[in-house]
Amino acid sequence: MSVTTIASDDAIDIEKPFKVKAGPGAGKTHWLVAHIKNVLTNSRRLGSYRKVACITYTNTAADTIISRLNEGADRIETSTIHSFIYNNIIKPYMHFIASQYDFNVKYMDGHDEHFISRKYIKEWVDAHPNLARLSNPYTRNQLLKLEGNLKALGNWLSSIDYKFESRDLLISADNSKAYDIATNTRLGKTGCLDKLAPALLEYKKIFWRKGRLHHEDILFFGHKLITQYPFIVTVLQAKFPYFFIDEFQDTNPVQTEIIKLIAQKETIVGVIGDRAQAIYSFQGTSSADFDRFTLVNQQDFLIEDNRRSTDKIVQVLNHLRPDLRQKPLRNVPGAKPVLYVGTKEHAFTYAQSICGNEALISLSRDNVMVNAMKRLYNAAIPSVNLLDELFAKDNADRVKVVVRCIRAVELGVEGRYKEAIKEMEKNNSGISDKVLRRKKSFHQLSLLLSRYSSYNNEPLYSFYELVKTHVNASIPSLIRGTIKDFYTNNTFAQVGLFVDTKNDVSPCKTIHKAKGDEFDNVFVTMLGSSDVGYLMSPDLNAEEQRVRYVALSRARNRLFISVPSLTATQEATLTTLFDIQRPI
Ligand SMILES: Nc1ncnc2c1ncn2[C@@H]1O[C@H](COP(=O)(O)OP(=O)(O)OP(=O)(O)O)[C@@H](O)[C@H]1O
Repeated sequence: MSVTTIASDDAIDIEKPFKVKAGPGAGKTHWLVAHIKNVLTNSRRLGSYRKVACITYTNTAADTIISRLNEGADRIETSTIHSFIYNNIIKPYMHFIASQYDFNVKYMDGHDEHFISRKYIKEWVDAHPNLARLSNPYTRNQLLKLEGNLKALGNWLSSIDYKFESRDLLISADNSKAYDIATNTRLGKTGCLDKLAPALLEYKKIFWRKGRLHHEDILFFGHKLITQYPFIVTVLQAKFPYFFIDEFQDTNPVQTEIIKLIAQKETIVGVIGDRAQAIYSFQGTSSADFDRFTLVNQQDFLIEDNRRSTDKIVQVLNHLRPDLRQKPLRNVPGAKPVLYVGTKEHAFTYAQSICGNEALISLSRDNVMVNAMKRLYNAAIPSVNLLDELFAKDNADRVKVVVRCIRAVELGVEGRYKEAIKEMEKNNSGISDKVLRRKKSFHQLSLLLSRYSSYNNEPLYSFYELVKTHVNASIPSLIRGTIKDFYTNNTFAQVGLFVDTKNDVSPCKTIHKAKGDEFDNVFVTMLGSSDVGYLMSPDLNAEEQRVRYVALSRARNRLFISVPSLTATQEATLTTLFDIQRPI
């Protein structure tokens, strides 16, 4: 198959399906926006009502594309795949299959994350077809009354997902998640999980009877609808003569199946991505899927440029990636990236001293490291993740309501009112009238925000009292014990530091959250000796290496990597690419 090399300004034939491969900072998003403008100007197939669909990985990416389009934004539908399927497949057609799945269409209103509810777990276990087969140490009472078992069961149920097998979607839960960290309880496979697994769909139906959809249900129902009712695909093809997908390397097999159906006729499908930046294999994505994806008459393109990083940073990226030699188009030599050998604390102080007043963004592999890094920026931040501790210790029904209120307040304080009200609405999901629910949520949020100064630096208990009085009187009372101590010993502000709304603006992010973004100065902690191994013997077939590659490729001007140690041989090899520093 021939691949044509293009620049991020080059136009292509708008009436042929395409796949654009390009490395980090190549200008893929820039190219896509230009291509959409080209379609809007030159297409003869759009007419007055038809639109261009553009699928992005996050809502922020969708907003970026809209803002860069200037004109014609009303002619394109830019959204995540979940929102696209919800708006174009589920909302209009869910009633076709609703009774098959006990789904109450009347109460359907968007999609949400999966929150554990003890009430629903009990309801499910009590109606379970294998209830009579449950035996010691996993009898009904042992499962529902022993705290560790119940939490482990809840964790298992919140891992429910759908897997593609023999062209059908099957429901399953991840057995490794049937664990409660606080009590070190793990549920047995044969004695418990294998008996419960056959009725996972029944658990989902408890939510579906209330019209509630979780994010993962969107792909499930989307797929069911278009395979049972092929005319839906015809309608989509008629509505969207062009269908483009950015960051296609992280598209999971269900989405690919849906996209292939749409591409069968009429609609021109185009995908853009980079196999070396596929970092979501836990969602069923495989980096090889991007290479394998082909459509009839597909044109293949490659962009070799890197418009983001300095020459010295691109040199490191090229070393990590023998399959693609990027050309640094900025033509800024820049300083050699720093490889700091020592503790992350020393490395960070060094990086800050070089960056002076410029922002330095820290990218970490996991949330534990994000929190450790937050403490380097601000020593007042508690050393343990208080939100995790609260979830582990507290009653599930209470913590759910309190944390939603904390998150809604934090969003409100950041001025993100729409998201704040949406968060608050989750606490009022029992109100089926949407207008009433929104109104009530708005009033509750306004009240909590108006009293912010009265609880922000006070024990979380003050906030809990407000929530119990004004949001939900039925949450269990806090009387005594370790959980009461938690609420009195930690302030609202301390716990609020750990809610994930702050990820967007915080200088400490996980690498996964930073995907698609770019920053002038980047600090990456690599703690294990295997991390240095990644630099020495790159192999981007390994997902962990790809994750590090994504991190390093976010940097525009300066890059700092902290490693605990380096052997003389490693140093001799890496010194050509890096400025190796140690504590003086
Ligand atoms: N044709 C262009 N002219 C000027 N600047 C450009 C051009 N194309 C891209 N850029 C700039 O280069 C940088 C990288 O572009 P972009 O974010 O689109 O890359 P990407 O390929 O999507 O990167 P990644 O895969 O790493 O997320 C951005 O700062 C963008 O504004």
